[in-house]
Amino acid sequence: MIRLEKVNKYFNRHKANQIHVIDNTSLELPESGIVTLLGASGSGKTTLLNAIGGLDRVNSGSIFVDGQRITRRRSGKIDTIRNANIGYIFQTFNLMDDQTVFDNVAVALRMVGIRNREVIRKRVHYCLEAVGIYAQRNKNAGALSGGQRQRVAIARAIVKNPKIIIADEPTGNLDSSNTLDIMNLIKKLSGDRLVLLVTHEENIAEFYSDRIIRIRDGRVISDEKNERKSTLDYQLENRIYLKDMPVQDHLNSRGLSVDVYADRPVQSAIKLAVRGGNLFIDTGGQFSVIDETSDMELIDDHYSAIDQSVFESSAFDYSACLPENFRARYRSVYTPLNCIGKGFASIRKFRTLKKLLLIGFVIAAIFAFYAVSHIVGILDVQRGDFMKTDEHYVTVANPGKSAALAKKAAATKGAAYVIPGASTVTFTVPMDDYYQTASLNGQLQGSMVSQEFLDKDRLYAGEMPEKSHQIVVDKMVLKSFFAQKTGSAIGLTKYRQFLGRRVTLPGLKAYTVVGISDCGSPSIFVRKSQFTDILAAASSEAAQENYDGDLRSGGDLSETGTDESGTQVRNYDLAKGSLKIKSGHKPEKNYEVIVNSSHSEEDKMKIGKTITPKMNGRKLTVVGYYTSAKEGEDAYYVTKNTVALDNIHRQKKLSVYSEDPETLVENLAAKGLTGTVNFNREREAYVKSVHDALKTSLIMSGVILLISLIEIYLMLRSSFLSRIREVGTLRAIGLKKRDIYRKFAGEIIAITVITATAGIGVMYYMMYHLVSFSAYYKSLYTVSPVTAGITFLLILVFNLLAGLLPVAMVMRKTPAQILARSDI
Ligand SMILES: Nc1ncnc2c1ncn2[C@@H]1O[C@H](COP(=O)(O)OP(=O)(O)OP(=O)(O)O)[C@@H](O)[C@H]1O
Repeated sequence: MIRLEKVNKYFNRHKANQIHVIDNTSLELPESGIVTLLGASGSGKTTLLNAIGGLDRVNSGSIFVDGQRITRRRSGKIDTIRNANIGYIFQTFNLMDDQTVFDNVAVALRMVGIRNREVIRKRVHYCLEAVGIYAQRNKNAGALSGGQRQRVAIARAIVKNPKIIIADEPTGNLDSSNTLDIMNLIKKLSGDRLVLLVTHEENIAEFYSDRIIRIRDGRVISDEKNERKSTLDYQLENRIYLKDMPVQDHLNSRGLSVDVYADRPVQSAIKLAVRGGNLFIDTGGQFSVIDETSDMELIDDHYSAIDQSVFESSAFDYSACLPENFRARYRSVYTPLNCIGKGFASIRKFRTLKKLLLIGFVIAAIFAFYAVSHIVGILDVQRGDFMKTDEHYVTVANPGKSAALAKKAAATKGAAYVIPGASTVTFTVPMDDYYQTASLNGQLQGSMVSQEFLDKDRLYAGEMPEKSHQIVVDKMVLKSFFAQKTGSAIGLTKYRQFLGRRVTLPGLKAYTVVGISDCGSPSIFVRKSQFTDILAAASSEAAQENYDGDLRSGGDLSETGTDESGTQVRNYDLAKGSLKIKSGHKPEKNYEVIVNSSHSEEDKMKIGKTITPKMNGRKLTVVGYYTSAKEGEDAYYVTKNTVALDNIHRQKKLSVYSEDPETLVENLAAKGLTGTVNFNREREAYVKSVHDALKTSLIMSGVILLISLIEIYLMLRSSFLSRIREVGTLRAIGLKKRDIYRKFAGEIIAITVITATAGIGVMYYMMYHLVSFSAYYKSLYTVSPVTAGITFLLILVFNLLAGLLPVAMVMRKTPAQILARSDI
């Protein structure tokens, strides 16, 4: 059954304190019977048992169990062999103290592949009854006495009906009564299997063993068949043999009969009182009562040595509950799925203090979510963060403010049209809905795009424009408007509320928002014929915030279409309904101007004279006088083309619209013009501008994240230190490494689910309100299910790594090494 060939094992090999603990040992052990190892303390008995039981490795030699070699094999294989063949009874029990007696025993059955609950129940109960611990089956193992715990350990070893039972001082921690009970049971078991026993009690060994192997300093010094003694002289401490007592006396007084037995003369004064049939005894403070619950027994006889009938009468018959054709084979107790459920169950069993420690994990999750949402917030550049203009625009430099260059750009293949400047305009949103808010204005800033490029499919609400003063505004523009919060004064906070709303520019008829688009650009769709007037009006507006960023230099506002006295130069078409030509003629060619007839007497304003302001860098020539229906009207009127030329003259850059901006840039280059795609440039400029802030934020968030993760690691590690013994126990009773990983992974997942969900949930709630409070925070933090998910996964992965790392470190050792370490 078991064979050892020249086995050697050393502790502290090649060191000064080297111990040759198994010294060239060869043995052959039979299929059944009790083989006992006897030897002084430290002679190497336990080490030899551990080697045979596959709990420890040897330095050389081979060990075979049931014909299979268990030396020099990987631990999984050794586990399989020992699970199928060996039941181990440890001197220190190695029970799972926080589990019930039943579960401690049942696990051995589950490990050998028995899943049927009824079969498990029946077999476990039978074994618990056999070892006399059935009544305690629902108690936690930790709550039992030493003798009871040893019985549980024996039940666990025998329940899977192993061919070999290894018992290391199974009675070492028991009183003499328990010792006999257990030994009788072991003797009974050895009838059809091998029991390899270690004991230091010679008389027990000689009474029960079939063979005795004596060991000294790791070497077998004798190995003999045991001629079993027919009797065992074994005084039981809990039995008093009355007839062997030296002092025996009998008192009889007034109907009260008292028998006295003592091992020495008695010096006690005892008072007896009887009242109403009740007996009261005063022993002067010291007495023990014997009743049905006490261990002590008074036997009205002489002591006689125990004979072999004691174990022959033992009723244990395991075959009664064995399934037919059962073959023990290792099966995982923890599957990838059930380990999580078991993990939750074990958290529920945590003590209150340990549960409180979980708050640490919640706090770590709170910080981790903060850090992740910040990192994602900065790294995730949204279009809305940087886009100032419609993504179809290409910017072409026009440092000479040349109309010819604008024409050349417009004529390039792929160019749809050209706008002087950056294409951004700012409309005023009057908020005169209420008397109280009549003086309030909002600002609607966007990139002006010709309506012909508005795709009907991109219309989010409202309708396509049909008249010249109808416009469509993109959601992105409205979002920026909402972020300014001015609209909230009149409850203007939703996209659709803009439908039908008027927006204005100085000197122009109001525009009506008829549609809202969703095209991912901050665009305002305007009829192309309106461009010239809008650009002129927008630039004449003193408060106009020009497009910022690197285009700021392109906006040259020094020469607006006004002269020193502030007189405006305007497009004649805009006012012709209210003007009458008094003399001369209306402006027809470039740079022709008409002025109010009140100036007709002034010398410098005679027809044919040139006047300032300059348009497109040229003085204007007076060609006529007008009278106006409007009082105080004093603007200069020129042709629309003159205004358009002046628009070009005021900007050092042009915006060229193209459905394919990248190709347009190439086409422009072919013509010697340098264009940059707005989208790319704006994105780069934004990324550059936030780069420095980003670096510090990233470092800070990284540190916060690291601190939370280190906190998690330390908590997991310290909680694991107290569980090394548990790992040793599980390994020793045969649980494979992968099952132990699963067990701990299940707990870690359960802890993560509970604590990370709570922590992330709390922080999500707080930050969600923070970012909806201000657009600034919104650009810094991304609070979304995605960031929550990323944080959860991050914590989960980290928890698993940090939690399983110490498990892996410990499991590199053999079960015996782990237990030895935790014993210390
Ligand atoms: N992990 C270990 N590292 C170093 N030395 C060890 C280790 N385990 C045991 N020893 C030493 O090896 C020797 C044999 O120990 P072992 O426990 O096998 O003896 P034993 O005969 O079972 O003793 P006991 O009857 O006291 O249990 C002892 O000197 C012990 O101190």
